[in-house]
Amino acid sequence: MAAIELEGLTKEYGDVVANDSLTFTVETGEIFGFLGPNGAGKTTTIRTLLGFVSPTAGTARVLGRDVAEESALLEAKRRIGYLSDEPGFDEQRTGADVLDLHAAIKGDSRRAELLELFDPPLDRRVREYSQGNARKLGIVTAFMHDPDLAILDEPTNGLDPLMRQRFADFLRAERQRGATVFFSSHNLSEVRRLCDRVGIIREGALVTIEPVDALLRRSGKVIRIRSAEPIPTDALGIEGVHDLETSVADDVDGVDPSTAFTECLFTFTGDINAVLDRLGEYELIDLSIEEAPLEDVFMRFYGGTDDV
Ligand SMILES: Nc1ncnc2c1ncn2[C@@H]1O[C@H](COP(=O)(O)OP(=O)(O)OP(=O)(O)O)[C@@H](O)[C@H]1O
Repeated sequence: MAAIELEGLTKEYGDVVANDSLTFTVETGEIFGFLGPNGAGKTTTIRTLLGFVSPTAGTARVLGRDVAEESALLEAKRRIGYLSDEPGFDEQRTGADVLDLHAAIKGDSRRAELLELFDPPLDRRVREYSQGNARKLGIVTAFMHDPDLAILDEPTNGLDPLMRQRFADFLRAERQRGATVFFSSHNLSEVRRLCDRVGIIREGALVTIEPVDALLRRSGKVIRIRSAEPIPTDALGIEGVHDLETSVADDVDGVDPSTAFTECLFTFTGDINAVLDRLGEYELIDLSIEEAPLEDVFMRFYGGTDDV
């Protein structure tokens, strides 16, 4: 059974289409990253999955239960851990009070284990908490009842690098024991390290869903070349060359930079042999081939071009 199923999920706020006919599935046991720029509609989807927002059209199911059916959703929520982007804890209460309150509703079999990993100052009032400590308290409340499915809205916001690492290790261990994690994020390196699959949303609509590996493969390589002799720019008229930048080194005379280069940089999505064949006849000083930064990939999706 899929952990989350969306079918044509749509939410309109007046003229704003926050979610535009979203259809996708999150499989049991995977870590699924839900990405998109500010205002793309991530929180709206997440809040719909928890029953806080009613869809304008379409359906959503969590752990097999339709979110529109109140009692069924309530039952499913016992097995769901939720971390909101704005936890909204009672500021007058201490961290310990907050945990007791959550424990009374859904249980706390893993409280001690989680407090060893994430250690918010429990005897202080929440209003004195830093953003990072509030996040840590939120993580403990989200996982202490041992959920099968975790739905997390930008869970690492405010966490320092050590805590981010610890949280990433924790999520991997959760996956290992069969739990499903659905989380929204802006943090691309985190997504690369953690997720099995990624869904990208822009202006309410799904742009792509695919395994992280496939996304990186499709995004191509960044190639840099330095040559000992001028290379005609036409030589790089090869399918799959994008964003070509060329220049002529200062110590090379008599070369027209509009038709030739001695240094170049481009993103390449074609067959690498075609580049090597074409450049084989020139004397190169240096050649580097690197994975395209995930940031560039997302900029293309976010930026609205289809050139991916
Ligand atoms: N209660 C609401 N009333 C009116 N418009 C809303 C409401 N909630 C969200 N929106 C609008 O819906 C769109 C999607 O917002 P949402 O918060 O889901 O995006 P997001 O991807 O979570 O953004 P961020 O990354 O900034 O948190 C935005 O244009 C937002 O202004």
